Amino acid sequence: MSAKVNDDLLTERRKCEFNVEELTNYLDGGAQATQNRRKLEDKVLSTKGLFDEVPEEYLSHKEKYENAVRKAVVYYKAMKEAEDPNQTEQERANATYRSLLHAAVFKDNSPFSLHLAMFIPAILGQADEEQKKYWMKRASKMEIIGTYAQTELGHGTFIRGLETTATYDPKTEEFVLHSPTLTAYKWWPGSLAHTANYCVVMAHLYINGKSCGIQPFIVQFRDEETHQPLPGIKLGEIGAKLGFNTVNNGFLGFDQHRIPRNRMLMKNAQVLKDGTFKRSPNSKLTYGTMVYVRVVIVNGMANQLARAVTIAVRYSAVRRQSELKPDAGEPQILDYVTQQHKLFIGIASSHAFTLTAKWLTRMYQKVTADLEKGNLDELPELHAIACCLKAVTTTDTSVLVERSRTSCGGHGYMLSSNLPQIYGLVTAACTYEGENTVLMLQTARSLVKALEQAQSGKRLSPTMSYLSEKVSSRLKWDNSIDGIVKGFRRVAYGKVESAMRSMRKYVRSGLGPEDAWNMSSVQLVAASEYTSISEADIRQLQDTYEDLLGKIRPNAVGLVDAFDFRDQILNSTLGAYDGRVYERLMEEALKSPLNAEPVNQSFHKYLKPFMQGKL
Ligand SMILES: CCCCCCCCCCCCCCCCCCCCC/C=C/C(=O)SCCNC(=O)CCNC(=O)[C@H](O)C(C)(C)COP(=O)(O)OP(=O)(O)OC[C@H]1O[C@@H](n2cnc3c(N)ncnc32)[C@H](O)[C@@H]1OP(=O)(O)O
Ligand SMILES: Cc1cc2nc3c(=O)[nH]c(=O)nc-3n(C[C@H](O)[C@H](O)[C@H](O)COP(=O)(O)OP(=O)(O)OC[C@H]3O[C@@H](n4cnc5c(N)ncnc54)[C@H](O)[C@@H]3O)c2cc1C
Repeated sequence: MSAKVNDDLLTERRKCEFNVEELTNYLDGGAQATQNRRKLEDKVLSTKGLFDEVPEEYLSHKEKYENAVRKAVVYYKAMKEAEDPNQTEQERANATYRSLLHAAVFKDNSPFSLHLAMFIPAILGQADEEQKKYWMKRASKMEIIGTYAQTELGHGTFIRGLETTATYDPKTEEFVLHSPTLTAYKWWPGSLAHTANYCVVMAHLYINGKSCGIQPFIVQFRDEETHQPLPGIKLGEIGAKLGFNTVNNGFLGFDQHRIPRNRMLMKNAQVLKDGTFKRSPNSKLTYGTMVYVRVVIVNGMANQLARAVTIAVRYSAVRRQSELKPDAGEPQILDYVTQQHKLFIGIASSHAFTLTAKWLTRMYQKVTADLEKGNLDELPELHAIACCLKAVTTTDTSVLVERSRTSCGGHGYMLSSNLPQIYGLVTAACTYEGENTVLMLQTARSLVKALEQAQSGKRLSPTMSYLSEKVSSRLKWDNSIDGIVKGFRRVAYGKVESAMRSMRKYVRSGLGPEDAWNMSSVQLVAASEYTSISEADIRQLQDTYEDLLGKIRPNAVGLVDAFDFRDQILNSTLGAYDGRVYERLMEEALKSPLNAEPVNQSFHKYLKPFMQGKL
């Protein structure tokens, strides 16, 4: 018999003014997609051995990792077995696009995530046809487990500064990989420490003493039978982190490690047997895997934010606290407008990021198809947009997930709420795949170039077209959606123009272009990430906004129910569908090993002698 649903949640669900299932179907891409997703989740989550007897918070660092590997094997097999052979690739992608299935199994991410998220995409994007055929067969069947090893102890952002060398030896037709310094050690790659046995290494290629830039190499670093590190390879784990503690991030050093010539991934640039180097049509094609993951991250943020606001909104409907009016009893905290302000932006932002992710994915697919035909025209714009959207969605999601946590008071600080772990997952994305400030400056670089082109009368791409709108500075906007968008475009234009004016002022004062850029970089980041609007309109918009909060209030629980996260995926004492928050908090507390006995051994060993003055 299922547990009784909290009365307040029942009331909330009765109050909802729209059809929740319809919104779920819309988010999934149709009723069939919802059915497929639910069927997949039912199948996988009914697999034995997927869940923890002891909450992993109570395991040691080493036990957490070993337990995660155990679950990763079970999970991967269950996902493979659950695949519906009659489904198209697209239907399969839709079924997983919105599903956070892995989150039901891994609170702190999987030791296999880099294999799926970067090693396979790197092969698909960087290997030539023959290499792709061979390595995809092995990687997709999990005969090998890989990662993506680019960042080094001394360099993460500045790829051209990477120190790992790959020196071509034409006599043996091999590359010699070497880490000349400690700072050249690969440092951070997920799964690298003890899980993976192959990786795509980004290294500085030298032929006959000449630099040929950063190139991708597929490198085996552990024996496939014994899993022992190969000769010339130094390996280890980088230690405990804020989150991602079951991802097994590691370090790897090369000592004159030799690999055959065909291990350089040669889709874009090639090295012939005699050492002839055939340059890539664009050296930045080597950075293609990162562009792909930045696109994936935008959708990932939408889903993680939806998960956090689901937990916080349901909890806010159940939690009653304080007094809004004398003698009226304690209200649901969701009735406080400040609580609505904290949470409803998160609901809206998740939907906005989902729609943005769909748009960006379509743009990525189009540009990638063009690249296959040798058309690189739209690659710079894709790079600029992917940088901006990855940076903005990860920054906003981190802020909104943290706000969801703090809106739940002390219980939001409990690991059993799962909000701290979700924060740990999303805030990492502000750093990985390109640190956000650096990416915003990449976008700013494109905006400044576009404004210069607009000022010289050139046509701009659709996403940059606002820089060529001759809009009067006295633009009056109303509070219609169109008016607000016009306002934002006007201010965004002003931000770019102001940053550019600032740079020109520094150059006129005698600074070089690089110093002028650096001095203007705060404005440049602002031009890429946000816009603000003038005082007079704030008041009007504020009234509209507060009115909107009231309209959303009766539908808040319905809106988060529509994300359709089952309890195992929320993995939260505060966010379960039935709202039995207090019972669940107590159930989880009793799982603490400290509750196994009323008096802990430290009393007899330390406390008692201490309190009796004997220590
Ligand atoms: C599948 C299961 C997964 C489960 C995961 C669950 C986790 C839950 C988390 C929440 C959900 C998220 C879901 C996502 C899933 C993925 C998980 C991944 C886990 C983490 C993995 C992390 C991996 C990494 O971090 S890999 C390393 C990333 N590193 C970087 O990004 C480095 C950043 N630096 C750079 O990109 C470059 O150094 C740059 C661009 C800053 C400068 O490059 P440069 O060579 O020095 O160029 P420059 O001289 O400045 O000239 C710029 C010039 O070049 C053009 N350009 C630059 N880059 C590109 C590009 N990529 N493409 C095209 N063009 C490019 C630029 O436009 C300029 O052109 P011009 O102005 O014309 O000169
Ligand atoms: C959880 C996690 C997982 C990761 N997984 C992987 C992985 O699997 N594979 C991999 O290769 N890497 C991985 N990374 C590494 C990640 O890609 C790097 O941390 C990231 O690229 C930032 O580089 P960095 O750490 O060297 O920071 P730095 O580049 O040293 O940045 C430090 C500070 O300097 C500033 N800065 C740097 N350059 C500039 C500039 N040009 N202009 C203005 N400011 C600048 C930055 O804004 C930042 O504030 C992971 C990182 C994390 C946190």
